[in-house]
Amino acid sequence: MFELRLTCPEDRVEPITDALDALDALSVSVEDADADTDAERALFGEPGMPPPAQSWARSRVVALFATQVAAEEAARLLALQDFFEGCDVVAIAAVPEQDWVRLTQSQFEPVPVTSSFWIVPTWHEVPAAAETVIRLDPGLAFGTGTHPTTRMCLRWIAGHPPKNQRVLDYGCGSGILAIGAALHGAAEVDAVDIDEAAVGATRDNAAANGVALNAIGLPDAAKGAYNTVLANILATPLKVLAPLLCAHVAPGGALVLAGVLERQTAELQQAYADYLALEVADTEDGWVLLVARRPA
Ligand SMILES: C[S@@+](CC[C@H](N)C(=O)[O-])C[C@H]1O[C@@H](n2cnc3c(N)ncnc32)[C@H](O)[C@@H]1O
Repeated sequence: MFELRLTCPEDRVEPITDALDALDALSVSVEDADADTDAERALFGEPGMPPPAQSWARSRVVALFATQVAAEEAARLLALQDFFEGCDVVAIAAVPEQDWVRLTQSQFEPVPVTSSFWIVPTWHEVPAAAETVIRLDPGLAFGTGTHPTTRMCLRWIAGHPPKNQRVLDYGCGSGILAIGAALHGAAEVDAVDIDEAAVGATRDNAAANGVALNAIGLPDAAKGAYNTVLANILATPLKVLAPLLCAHVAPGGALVLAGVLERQTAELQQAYADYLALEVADTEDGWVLLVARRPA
């Protein structure tokens, strides 16, 4: 692989990247040419600030080509264009071979939920302290245990093992909560999501963990009353789903909600007030876990 590196002013970034795409670059990325200097400029749109620009005053464009000839030809053709004015070719260089799989894997370590309940990537050895283990790889669907909302739900499951219960994981993502509930003794676990990719990932992850889930599917696969209903989504959909989720909670059962920021607690409590009284059961990194129990 060969990299063609260019610098160009902000107003040239779009025609340059379009042209590189048209010249069959395998990938094109844009970086701040002034990164790590006093001239570095953040592009994130902060609340109350103007929307972020698409590129930097001085942008570095890096295009990847399969061969040196292709990279050189692209540089030559670009240099002939009017819109190349103000741009410079910095280098054409071979990209060192990397073991990308190993590099990616090295970023994901086992995650402890409690001292004995761990989420462990399949390529990683199980830590000695781990008695209950979910084997899970980062994949297409959300939920690999690296997010505080997932960890809080799993911590709740570990602290309130759903032994012999019927459990619903609503918005299952990777299926991590459903698998966690099954590993903690649930008798029957249903996992549903609006995203087909999540449904597929849940099916695969349950099988990989040797866990038999009951129904795995789109939201209408959730049927009847459950002793525990888990939903780690986000505040806005959770508000809309209030009547539906509460209707699935059996007498004496628990509703466990995550994906809610601390400052959204009151609005969620208000949205659920007609059905169930939500209380803050846990907090982590500005997120809250809200739990309500239906009277028996
Ligand atoms: C934040 S992820 C949580 C995944 C996993 N349960 C966890 O705790 O890590 C939210 C999931 O909810 C799903 N979702 C969002 N809105 C939904 C809805 N209205 N009904 C069902 N699932 C929904 C998304 O597709 C996504 O997979």
